Amino acid sequence: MVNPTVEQREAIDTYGDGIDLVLQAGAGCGKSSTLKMIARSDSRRRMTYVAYNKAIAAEASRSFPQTVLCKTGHGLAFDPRYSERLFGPRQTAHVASQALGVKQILGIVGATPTILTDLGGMKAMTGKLIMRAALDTITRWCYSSDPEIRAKHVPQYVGLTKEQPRTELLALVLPVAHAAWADLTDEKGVLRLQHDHYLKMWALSGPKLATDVVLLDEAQDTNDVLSAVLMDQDHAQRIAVGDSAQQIYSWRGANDALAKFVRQLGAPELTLSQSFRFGPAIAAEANRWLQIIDAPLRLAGFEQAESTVGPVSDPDAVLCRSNSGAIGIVMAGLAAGRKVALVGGGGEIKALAWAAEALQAGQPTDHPELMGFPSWDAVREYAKEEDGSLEVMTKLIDEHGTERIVEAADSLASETQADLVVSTAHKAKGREWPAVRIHSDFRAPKPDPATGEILLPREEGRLAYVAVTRARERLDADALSWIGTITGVTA
Ligand SMILES: Nc1ncnc2c1ncn2[C@@H]1O[C@H](COP(=O)(O)OP(=O)(O)OP(=O)(O)O)[C@@H](O)[C@H]1O
Repeated sequence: MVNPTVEQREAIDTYGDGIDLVLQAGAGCGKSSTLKMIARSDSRRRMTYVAYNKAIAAEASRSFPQTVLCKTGHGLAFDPRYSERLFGPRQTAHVASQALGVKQILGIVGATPTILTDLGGMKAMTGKLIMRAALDTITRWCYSSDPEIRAKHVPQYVGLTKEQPRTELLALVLPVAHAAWADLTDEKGVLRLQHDHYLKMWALSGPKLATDVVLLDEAQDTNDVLSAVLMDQDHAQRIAVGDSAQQIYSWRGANDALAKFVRQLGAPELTLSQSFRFGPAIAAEANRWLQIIDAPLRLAGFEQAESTVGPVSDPDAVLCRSNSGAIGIVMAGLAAGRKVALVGGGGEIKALAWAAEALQAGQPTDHPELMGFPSWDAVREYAKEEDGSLEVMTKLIDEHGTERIVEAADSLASETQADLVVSTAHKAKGREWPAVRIHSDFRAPKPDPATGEILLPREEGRLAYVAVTRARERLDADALSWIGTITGVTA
């Protein structure tokens, strides 16, 4: 057992005061160790540690004292009576649409409804597409703390965002989403249950946890549905732990619960800034990003650890900004005869390739990134004009063909066997490797044509901070050398 630093001591003492608390812990700053020190300092009270994934909850169960129940939010909400419907056969959107009776719900007889898309071209809204959009709507609502499904929960699909297509989309999707939720909450329902569904049902029931202390980990990216339940435990001491500068999932509806604990519970904020993961050189690189995004935190590198920042030709991990960037590195690695692992597996790559294949064959796709496009040509055109990451993907698909991309996804190695791990920066959350290279798809923002300013969206800055702090010994951050050109940040 290590001796606590001054900051860790202060966190343990403040816990002892019995007040709600926020612990801002920089990358590699011994967050888990500190939580364990807190748990060991008090064997009388029951604690509930809420982890952001199952693997972390399982590891915490092994290493925390017995007084601590370690679960994910889903683990807290789970009830065995959901098992059969959760683990039953998978249901495609097409099958779900038929099981629920989408056409009957909407009173569609005969021709499939169409929507004139933002890009021109009619998009046929088949039962399958409406069902997919309704299920996506339910998922987004399930992430929120809102009591009812409303228009704002219907995703903004590229190609269907202008007023007219959006209104038409809502008229098709909202009634189906309401019917689908009624089905999901009915024990005799026909739709397959997802984990987010029972979490929402649990939250709507206003649960009270049988615990004296709640410890919420990785609180910077917590869905409102969970943070609202935890903040509601006013019989317990509530502690949120995380790093606001590592918030990278707001695009998926997550919010910074650390800020909420401060704002809504009046919790004082303490900081852990001594990193034990890397030495001063990597800490300095991290601090450049913390400065750009105006984070109050600065990291101190671990003096005993050697770390270098510079070119790395043999990285253990390459971290990419986009899925397409990751596919590119995977294809290049496989072509060079290397054993490549992709964090999160090849499922997403295959889904994108299949969606592209459908569009190329003139069929509709329910893939959320491509659903609003009437054709593959429309995707290409949009990618060229609007979206750099989609452009990399369309180029890869046009160059290699969908079949080779699916083949590549099927020939991925496991991380333990691989000699190269590829990950998006998002999926690298909470991970670390000895030598890390940042991929060149982290692009510099373009200068504003009117003012010449080069503004970085703050979440992009946070993502870069997450990426550079995954390295323990060697970091190649050459792809981010544009940091010096940034003149400001946007929200
Ligand atoms: N006070 C300390 N003195 C020396 N080493 C420490 C101290 N606190 C934590 N460490 C070490 O730092 C390393 C990282 O700690 P820990 O596993 O608790 O951090 P973490 O929670 O995984 O990191 P992060 O802050 O990125 O989430 C561990 O090897 C741990 O032993």
